[in-house]
Amino acid sequence: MSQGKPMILELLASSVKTSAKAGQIIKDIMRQGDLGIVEKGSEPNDLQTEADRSAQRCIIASLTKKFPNVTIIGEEGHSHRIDDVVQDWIVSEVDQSVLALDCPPQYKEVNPQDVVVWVDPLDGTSEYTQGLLDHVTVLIGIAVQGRAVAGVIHQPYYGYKTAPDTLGRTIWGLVGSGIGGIQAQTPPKGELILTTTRSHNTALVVEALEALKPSKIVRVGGAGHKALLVIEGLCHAYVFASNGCKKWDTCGPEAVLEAAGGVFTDLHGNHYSYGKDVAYPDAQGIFATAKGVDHAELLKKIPQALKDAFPY
Ligand SMILES: Nc1ncnc2c1ncn2[C@@H]1O[C@H](COP(=O)(O)O)[C@@H](OP(=O)(O)O)[C@H]1O
Ligand SMILES: [Mg+2]
Ligand SMILES: [Mg+2]
Ligand SMILES: [Mg+2]
Repeated sequence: MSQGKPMILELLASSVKTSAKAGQIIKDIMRQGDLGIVEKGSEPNDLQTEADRSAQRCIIASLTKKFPNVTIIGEEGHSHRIDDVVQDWIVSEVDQSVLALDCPPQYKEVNPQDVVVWVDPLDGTSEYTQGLLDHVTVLIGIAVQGRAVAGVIHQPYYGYKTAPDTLGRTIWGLVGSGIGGIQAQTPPKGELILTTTRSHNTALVVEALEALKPSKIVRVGGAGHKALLVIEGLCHAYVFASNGCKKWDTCGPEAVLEAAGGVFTDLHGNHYSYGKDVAYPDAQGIFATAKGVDHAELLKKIPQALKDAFPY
């Protein structure tokens, strides 16, 4: 570890480099062509591929090796073995621009026991299997005392349609410090562009969107991808009236969006808790707004009866 740097900066700087390695693994597996798809549960479109499994092993092994006292929870199971992971997948590099940040005072002395890292090794698995590759992201969220405070959204296929050899892009955020990798933008005034799921639609999801009377709805895959659309000001809000997302889907996106000046809550306007003992589902839905959007005003347009359906 770098001498004297706050642990949260070390963890974020390692997560940035590790997410990019996970992105390379995801692309290698797609190139090799054998995705090894498994249906995870009874829900439709809940798939796991060799890319989800391998990317998770890379991330968990890399972070466990460097931060053995931090709790790490990944979407694809609980193995934290390092000894059987390909050496090349264990990332030791750190992002220097993150290490050079002026750490917000409240995170300078963080106890590792209070930190939980939430890992979604491949967000947008349905879209990955369908060839909608720019919907795919790698998500790493860092929570301190239950709050999402830092995160990484790596988009391995960003720009691949015009540049097939793209290395993608990596966006990181630290609440109180800002974001890197892109500039946060305010969405256009006089419109209301919403983003939501394309593969996990339900009647309640539609009802919540219609209540907001949007000028446009952008249906794309991945919680990370949708958060990026909001951070970049291409959409005003990410609205998902469903309990389908889990803590690994939202911890990273919440931290990055909030570091970018947006607000990321459930349908009641409350922040999720990301401590190690919480239930995994985001049972109160998602309501996330861009920088410059009045989150509380927009949330008032969702009927109370619909909000009362959550959690279900
Ligand atoms: N009903 C549901 N069941 C299982 N996973 C769901 C879900 N609704 C959303 N998700 C998960 O939440 C993430 C974003 O969903 P969506 O693309 O539909 O907006 C995806 O993560 P993963 O691809 O990492 O599993 C997706 O699988
Ligand atoms: Mg999944
Ligand atoms: Mg996900
Ligand atoms: Mg996933």
